[in-house]
Amino acid sequence: VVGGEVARPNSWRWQISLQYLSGSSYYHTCGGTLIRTRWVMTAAHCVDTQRTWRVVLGEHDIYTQEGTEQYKSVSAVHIHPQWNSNNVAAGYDIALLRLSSDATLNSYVQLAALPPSGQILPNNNPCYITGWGRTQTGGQISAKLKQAYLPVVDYQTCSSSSWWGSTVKTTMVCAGGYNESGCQGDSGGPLNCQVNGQYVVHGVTSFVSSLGCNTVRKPTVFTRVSAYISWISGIVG
Ligand SMILES: C[C@H](NC(=O)[C@H](CCCC[NH3+])NC(=O)C(F)(F)F)C(=O)Nc1ccc(C(F)(F)F)cc1
Repeated sequence: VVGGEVARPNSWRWQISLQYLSGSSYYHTCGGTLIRTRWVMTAAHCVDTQRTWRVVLGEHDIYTQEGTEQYKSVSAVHIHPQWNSNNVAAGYDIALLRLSSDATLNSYVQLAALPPSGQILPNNNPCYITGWGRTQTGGQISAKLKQAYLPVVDYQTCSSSSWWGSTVKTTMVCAGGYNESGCQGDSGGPLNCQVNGQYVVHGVTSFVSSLGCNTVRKPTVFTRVSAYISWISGIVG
């Protein structure tokens, strides 16, 4: 996350860290959202390589044990059947991870609320991106979970020629601040939007400009969760 601030610990209790095994250590690679006690939603581009994954729940500082963490291995990876790793602009950048055992819900770990199928948020709807991704273009990932205020940029604006043009589809959500954005390592994490006073996860962090994370008129682009509710329900029940 470029801009914004370090989140109050465990204030985004459905946020997870997706980590892969390399040698004898696990490394953060993407974010994700706990949607059932046994299911995590993330981006397809995070898991389209064969790796040994683990999901960390109740995480704040990825480099220290704070006693609130739950570590889960992943028993199955369900990537959207229409995902094409050579074409993030086509969309379908969504995947579901089945955990090897149920998460324990507590004051550090909770389930996210998902939107009703088809719901489209208005321009400027308040949202926050959260993640451990780079804090500057080309910079380091963040040790502590960060958040940044990223209001919705509606499709009409986001798909206009000086913005993302036809790269952005109606199955995506754009959200951007002036200097705030997602960045590498935030992929797969939630876009947390306020709807009737409740936080609802409306986006899965998908892409930013290859010119830089907080490029002007290239807001962060998210998979629109409300476009995939039937696919999600078909898998998680
Ligand atoms: C460096 C930048 N990385 C990204 O945007 C990666 C996803 C990359 C998926 C494709 N391998 N996502 C992120 O960094 C995220 F944290 F913001 F989600 C990037 O490649 N952006 C990008 C690539 C292609 C296209 C386009 F669709 F236009 F071809 C748009 C943006």
